[in-house]
Amino acid sequence: MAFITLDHVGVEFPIFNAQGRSLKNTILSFATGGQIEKGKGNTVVVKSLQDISLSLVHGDRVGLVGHNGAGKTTLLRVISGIYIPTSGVCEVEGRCVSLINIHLGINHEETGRSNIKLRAAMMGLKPKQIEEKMEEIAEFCELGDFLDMPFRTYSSGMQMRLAFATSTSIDPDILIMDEWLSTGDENFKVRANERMKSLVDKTKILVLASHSRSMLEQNCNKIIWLEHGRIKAIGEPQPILDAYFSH
Ligand SMILES: Nc1ncnc2c1ncn2[C@@H]1O[C@H](COP(=O)(O)OP(=O)(O)OP(=O)(O)O)[C@@H](O)[C@H]1O
Repeated sequence: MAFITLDHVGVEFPIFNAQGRSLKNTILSFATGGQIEKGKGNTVVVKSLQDISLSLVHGDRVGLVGHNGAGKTTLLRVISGIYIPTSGVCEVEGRCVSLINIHLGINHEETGRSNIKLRAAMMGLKPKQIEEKMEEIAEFCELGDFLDMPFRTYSSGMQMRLAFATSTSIDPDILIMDEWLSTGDENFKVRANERMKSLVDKTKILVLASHSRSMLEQNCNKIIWLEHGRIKAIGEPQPILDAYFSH
């Protein structure tokens, strides 16, 4: 079973060295960002998410849209368990895998092979499961003997191949993404796209933040439009995408 339920969730960040200057920015940068308010004493509070209530179930493919700073990444982080809401309740059932930072767990001094194990362990795989997946991941990376060299000797494209192949080797119930991952040279990009598609097909709930209309149309059956940390609209993709991309 997989579900995500948020009940009046809010996320606030107290800022201790911003003070009055940030308050002026509230008026200046109206189109972007969360809400900035005066906190206790000399602090300023950034309200990244306010009063978010939603319920996602098996089969939901959700696209998050909103201007820069609207709260998309913060919401993905709350669902992934990286941020605890400062108010309200977030309940998530099912194995949740986040592709927000595919380099998490990577150690630059270790070999590629050790890093596959480290990254897979970070994603919650047990040693036996990692062993079972090792050859498939190694094959997908096409790094050959470099797999036994330290990660720091890799080019950035090679580093990406290893992190991508490992991060997409799992079968999650819930998949969290900040933009569609497609990476590497042309040949790898085609294979990466195919791998992403089959991963998305297998997952029970997808939550994808994206600024790309075509990406959202291709992958989502529900859209959440965030504005200044609040839900402005939630529902069928076409009317919401039309409204968002034309306003
Ligand atoms: N660690 C933090 N400390 C203080 N404020 C933060 C922090 N993280 C996010 N914010 C604020 O929360 C608000 C929402 O940020 P978030 O990164 O969730 O936006 P976003 O919709 O993902 O934007 P983008 O499209 O630019 O990636 C912004 O106003 C941002 O300044």
